[in-house]
Amino acid sequence: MTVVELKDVTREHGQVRALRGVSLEVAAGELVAVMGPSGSGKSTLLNLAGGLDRPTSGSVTIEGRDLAGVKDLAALRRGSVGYVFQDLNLIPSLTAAENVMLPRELDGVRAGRARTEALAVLAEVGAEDTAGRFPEALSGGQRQRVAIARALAGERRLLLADEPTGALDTATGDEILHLLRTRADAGAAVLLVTHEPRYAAWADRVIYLRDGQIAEAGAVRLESAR
Ligand SMILES: Nc1ncnc2c1ncn2[C@@H]1O[C@H](COP(=O)(O)OP(=O)(O)OP(=O)(O)O)[C@@H](O)[C@H]1O
Repeated sequence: MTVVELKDVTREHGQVRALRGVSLEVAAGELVAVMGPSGSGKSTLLNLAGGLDRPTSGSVTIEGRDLAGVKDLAALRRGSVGYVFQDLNLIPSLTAAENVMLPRELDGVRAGRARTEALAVLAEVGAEDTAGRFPEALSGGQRQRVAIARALAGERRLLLADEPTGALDTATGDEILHLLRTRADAGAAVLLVTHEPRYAAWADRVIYLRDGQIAEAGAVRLESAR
């Protein structure tokens, strides 16, 4: 089942064509890695796939709904899409657990249930001891885990991760990839932007962007890398 589909998508910023005629489908259970040089359009692709941005032309469909016809993109995103951003975006005045709870509460989930979910997902990512602490008191790796937990809370059927391993050491980066892989195996569609072939090796497919176009796409599954 296709979770997200981009059809002939172009995104222009003034004279800059960040994406040109990109078509891509990601199915439930699939982890797709997006690679390519700096400025090739990877973040633009991710933002469009998650409804954070709208295409200049072409269409984006999430779970069968063409985003062009969706008025409340924020509600659709909160319901279906989990993001892990490069800059994490944790709210400094909220504890780790509260950061994880926030999108769920915005979605109408009661605080008690949102907290229970948050604690469960923090445990899943190995960050249960961060629950009551504020972001500034956490290490980079812990913050990354909290951001991942926030993206995983609830039933996100589409996960978008932009360099989620950031500057993490290899062991922590591997754990993060393992979490994303596990979610894909459990039925989520996952799009992962990475510069690291090591992490792309966890994907079912890799697409390479160059100058806003898909230059090459291929299956991986380098079992030996796992
Ligand atoms: N809001 C914007 N206004 C103008 N140009 C933009 C904007 N966002 C992206 N661009 C341009 O679009 C192109 C693609 O940018 P994008 O951030 O998608 O690349 P990227 O592959 O994610 O790069 P990196 O690996 O450095 O994060 C670049 O030339 C960038 O300068």
